[in-house]
Amino acid sequence: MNPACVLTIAGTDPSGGAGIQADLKTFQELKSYGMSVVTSVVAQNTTGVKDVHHLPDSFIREQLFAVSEDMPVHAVKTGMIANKEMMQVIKDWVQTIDAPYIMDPVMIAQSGDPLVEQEEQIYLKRHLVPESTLVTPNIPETETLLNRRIDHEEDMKEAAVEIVEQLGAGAALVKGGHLKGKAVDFLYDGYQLHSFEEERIDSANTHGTGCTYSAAIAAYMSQGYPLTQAVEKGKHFVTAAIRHSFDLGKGDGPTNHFALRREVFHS
Ligand SMILES: Nc1ncnc2c1ncn2[C@@H]1O[C@H](COP(=O)(O)OP(=O)(O)O)[C@@H](O)[C@H]1O
Ligand SMILES: Cc1ncc(COP(=O)(O)OP(=O)(O)O)c(N)n1
Repeated sequence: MNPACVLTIAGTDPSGGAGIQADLKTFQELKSYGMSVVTSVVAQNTTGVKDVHHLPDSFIREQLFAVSEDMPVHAVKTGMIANKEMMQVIKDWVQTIDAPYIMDPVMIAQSGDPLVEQEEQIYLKRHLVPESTLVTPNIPETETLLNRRIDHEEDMKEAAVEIVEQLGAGAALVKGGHLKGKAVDFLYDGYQLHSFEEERIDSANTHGTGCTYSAAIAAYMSQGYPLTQAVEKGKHFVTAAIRHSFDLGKGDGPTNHFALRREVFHS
């Protein structure tokens, strides 16, 4: 039997913790067939971003159609999309496919380095967010999307509703990793608010958590899981990946994509 096929459209992380590398590891681990379109080649590691090389938008278009004219796409996720030209190409392509679109609105790396300039962030909000089945902002990204501060859980809930009702996303998952206390995320699916809560793990090794989480949701959706269940299972996957994260590199280390396997084997 053929596997479920899932595509990531994102930038690279040669140190393997975030970006396309994290997405593909997640897809593989969750047993979906992973495919990738590179938007930007990023010289980065656990300490930060050194340099970036953006691919021309015409070449991103070529990669997208090379995949979709030949392969099934059962779900797609996007990560780093650095400029308007790329965003337009991706928007046009997304409109040609019939599959859930999970958008991680990547703006800033954990190191604080910007991955998408401010003017382009506004374009993303106006043109790509309305195409998404689900958008997965962290707290700073939610603040940028809504142009106001998000300080506590009530703000997160309101924000999730607003991202759907005012910005036009199909659903919004506002992630609470950047707040204090429990690690709580809120999903608004257009009808209901759902919360997903886990203990906060005392670890600085959280490089690539957002990429891994959205990739896991995309993998589960490619296999036909409904949105809420895909988020619940994705949260379980990312929490295990943080709990068993690796103390690698001189900065904030990467998460462990084998973790769920390990928890299953050791339980
Ligand atoms: N220290 C932590 N312990 C447990 N879960 C965490 C921790 N940090 C982040 N998370 C969870 O990891 C996921 C990614 O969150 P977040 O850090 O907000 O996004 P991003 O990686 O995009 O900045 C969320 O489910 C969040 O609740
Ligand atoms: C190429 C690339 N894409 C995205 C990120 C940001 O990753 P994210 O999962 O949000 O994790 P943090 O780096 O914020 O922990 C990246 N660094 N590089």
